[in-house]
Amino acid sequence: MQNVMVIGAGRGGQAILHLLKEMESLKVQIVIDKDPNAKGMQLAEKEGIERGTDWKKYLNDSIDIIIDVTGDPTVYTQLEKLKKDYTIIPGSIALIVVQLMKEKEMLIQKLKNKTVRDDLIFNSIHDGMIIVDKNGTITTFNKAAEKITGISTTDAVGKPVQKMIPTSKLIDTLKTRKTEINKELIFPNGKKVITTRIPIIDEKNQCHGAFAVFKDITEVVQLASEITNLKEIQTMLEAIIYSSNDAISVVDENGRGLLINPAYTRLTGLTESDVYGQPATIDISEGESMHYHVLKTKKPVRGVKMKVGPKKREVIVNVAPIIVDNQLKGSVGVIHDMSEIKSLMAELEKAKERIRSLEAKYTFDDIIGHSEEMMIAKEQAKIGAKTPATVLLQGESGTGKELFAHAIHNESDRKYNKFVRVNCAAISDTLLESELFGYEEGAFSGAKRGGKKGFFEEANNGSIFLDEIGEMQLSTQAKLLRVLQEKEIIKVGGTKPIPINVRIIAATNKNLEKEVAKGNFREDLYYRLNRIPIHIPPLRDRKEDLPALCDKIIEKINRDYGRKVKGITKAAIDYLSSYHWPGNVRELENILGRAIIFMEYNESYIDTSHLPRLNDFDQSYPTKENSFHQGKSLPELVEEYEKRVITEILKKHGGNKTRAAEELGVSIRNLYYKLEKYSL
Ligand SMILES: Nc1ncnc2c1ncn2[C@@H]1O[C@H](COP(=O)(O)OP(=O)(O)OP(=O)(O)O)[C@@H](O)[C@H]1O
Repeated sequence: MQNVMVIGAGRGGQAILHLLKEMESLKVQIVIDKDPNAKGMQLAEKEGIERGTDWKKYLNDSIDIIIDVTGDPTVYTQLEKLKKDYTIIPGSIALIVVQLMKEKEMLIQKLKNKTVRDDLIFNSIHDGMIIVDKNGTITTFNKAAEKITGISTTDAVGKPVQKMIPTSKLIDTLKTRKTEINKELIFPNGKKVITTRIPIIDEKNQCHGAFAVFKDITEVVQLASEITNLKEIQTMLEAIIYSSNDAISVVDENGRGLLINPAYTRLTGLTESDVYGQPATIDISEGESMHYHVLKTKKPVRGVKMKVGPKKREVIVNVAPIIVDNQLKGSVGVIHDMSEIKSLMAELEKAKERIRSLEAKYTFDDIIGHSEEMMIAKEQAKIGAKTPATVLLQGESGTGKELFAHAIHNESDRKYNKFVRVNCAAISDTLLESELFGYEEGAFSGAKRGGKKGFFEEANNGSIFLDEIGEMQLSTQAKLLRVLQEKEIIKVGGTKPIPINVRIIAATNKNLEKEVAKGNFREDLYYRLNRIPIHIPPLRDRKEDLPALCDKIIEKINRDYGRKVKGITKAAIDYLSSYHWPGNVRELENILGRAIIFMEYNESYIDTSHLPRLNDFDQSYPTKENSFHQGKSLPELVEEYEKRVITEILKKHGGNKTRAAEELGVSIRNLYYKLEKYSL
C-alpha cells in the first residue's frame, strides 16, 4: 500500500479524498491547505486524516505519492525538484487515473466489445486521454487529446497509436505491463505533457489494452520558468536597492510606503515599520511630497530641495513614476543627502585650492601677447627668473600676474622644487602669520599637535608667490621684511630661527607707491620687494593681442568642455576690440566661455550674435533689440544694473567682500543678501 499526501483541500482535494476512500492500494496520510477551514480539511477531519498548512514540514519517508491539486505554479516548481524521491501527480490527472482504475471492469468489457469510442463521458475531461486495445489500435481519443496533439479524433480512432503519435509509449506499456505515473512526454507538435500510462489487466492476468492520461504543461513550465526569472530579478533588484548608498523610497499608486533601503533609514532615522503602509508625507519635515506630486502628474521631477525625517536633514530628491503596461503602479524616489554633498564640495574646493597653490602649471609659452608692452614685460620676467631677486608683479586684476609667477618659477633653476601660492587677501590677518611661518605645538588654543609647517618652510628651495600682497597687514609686513633681510623664519610660538632659501614673487593690483604714501604699506618692505618690478599691461592697451588670446582661450575651453569650436569671426573680434575690458583677460575668458556654452553644437565659429551685450558699448551694437531697455521693466533694469555694479566692485577688490561693501556703502549683511539674490 502506498501513502499519499494531498496538497490542496478545495473542490479538487475533496474529490480526490472521496475517490481514494474506497481504494485499497492508496491511503491518504495527510491533507494540506493554507486555509485550515477549507472544506476538504473538514472532510479529512471526519475521516481521521492528519492535516497541515505547510506541506514542506510533512515530507518524510512514509509518504510515497504527492497529489497536487493547488494549480499553483510555485508549488508545481517546488514539487518538480522532489521528483526523484516521491511520485508527484498533478491533481486532475490523479482524478481520472483513480476513476479509470475503479472502472476497470467496465473498461475491460468495453474493450472486449470494442465500444469504448462511443463513450462520450471522456470528452468532458479537461485532460487528454487515449485508450488503445491490446494491439495498440486507438479506441478512444477524447476532445482534450485532440486539442493537445492537434490530431482529430476521427483521424486517430482505429489507427495504430505508433503511426499517429510516434513518440507515444503506450506500445511499451502493452509489452511491459507496467504502470508509469507522471512521466514527461513531448508530442510531435512540440506540446509538452505529463502523462500516466496504465495497462488494463484482468484477474486472469490477461492484458486488454492500455490507457494514457495526459496534461498539457507547456504553459505551466513556461510560467514556472517566468516565475523563477522574476524571482531572480526581484532578488537582484533588492540587492541593488539595499546596497545603494543613496536613500531610496518606493510608494504604491495611493502614495503608501512600500519599500525603503538601509541608506534611507540612515538618512531619515525612519525604519520600515515607520514607513510601510503609511502616507508618503510621513518622512517630510519641510516641503511638498514629491511622491504625491509625481503620482498626480505622472511626470518625473529632479533636484527638488526639501528637509526630511525628525532630524530635518537637507536633501535633494529625484522622483519618477512607476508605470507598468500604461498603468501607474507607484513612484520611486532617490534622496541625496545635501549635507554630505556640501561637505564634499567644500573638501573639493579646498583640495583644488591646495593643488593650485602647489603647482606651477604655466610657462612663458602660455603667455599670449605680441604687443610691445607685453613683450617688454615678458623679457623683464625672463631675465628676472634667472636671478634670485624678488620680483614684484603689478597690474590690474585678471591681467595674468599669476601666469607670470608660474612662468618665472618654471624658467628659474628652482623649477624642480615647490611653487607655493598664498593669496594674502583670502586668509584672515590673524591666520596669515601662522600660515606663512608655521607654528609650534601649543602656540595657541586649537593648534595642532606637533605644530605646523608654514608656507615658507614648504616652499624651501622653491618659490613662494605672495598674491595680493597689498592686502597684508602692517604687523605681518614687518615679519615678512625680517624674512627677506635675515633669510630665516621664526614660527609662531617659537624662538628658534629656521634658515630658509625661498625666491619671493609678489603681486598686487594696487599702486603700492600710493599705499606707502597713505601709510598702508611699509616703505622698507616696498623697496625690498621692488627689486625687479614688472608692469603687466591691461588688455585695453594691447587690443592687437585679442585674436591670439581668443584662439588660445577657445582651445582651452574646447579641451575643458569637449567642444569643437574652430575660432572666432572677424566681426566678433572687431566687436570685442571696441570694449575697454575692465576685467582684462579673465573677463575675456568668461565672455568666450559663455558664448561657447550657448552655441549650438553645429556652429563652429563664435560670432557677434553669440556675445553678450558688453556693458559700455554704444547703440551700434549689432543686436536685434537696439532699443535701450530691450522691453525690460524698470525694476528689471535696476536689478541688472545693481548686479553689474556689485560684480565690478567685487572684482576690483579681488573678491574682498568687506572692502566691496564699504565702497558700495552697504552693510556686509546686505551685500551677502544681494550676492545670494543674484547668484554671484
Ligand atoms: N597673456 C595671457 N595669455 C593667456 N592667458 C592669459 C594671459 N593673461 C591672463 N590669462 C588668463 O586669464 C586668467 C586670469 O589670469 P591671472 O589669474 O594670472 O590674473 P591675475 O592678474 O593674477 O588676476 P588677480 O589679480 O585677479 O589674481 C587666467 O585664466 C589666465 O590663464
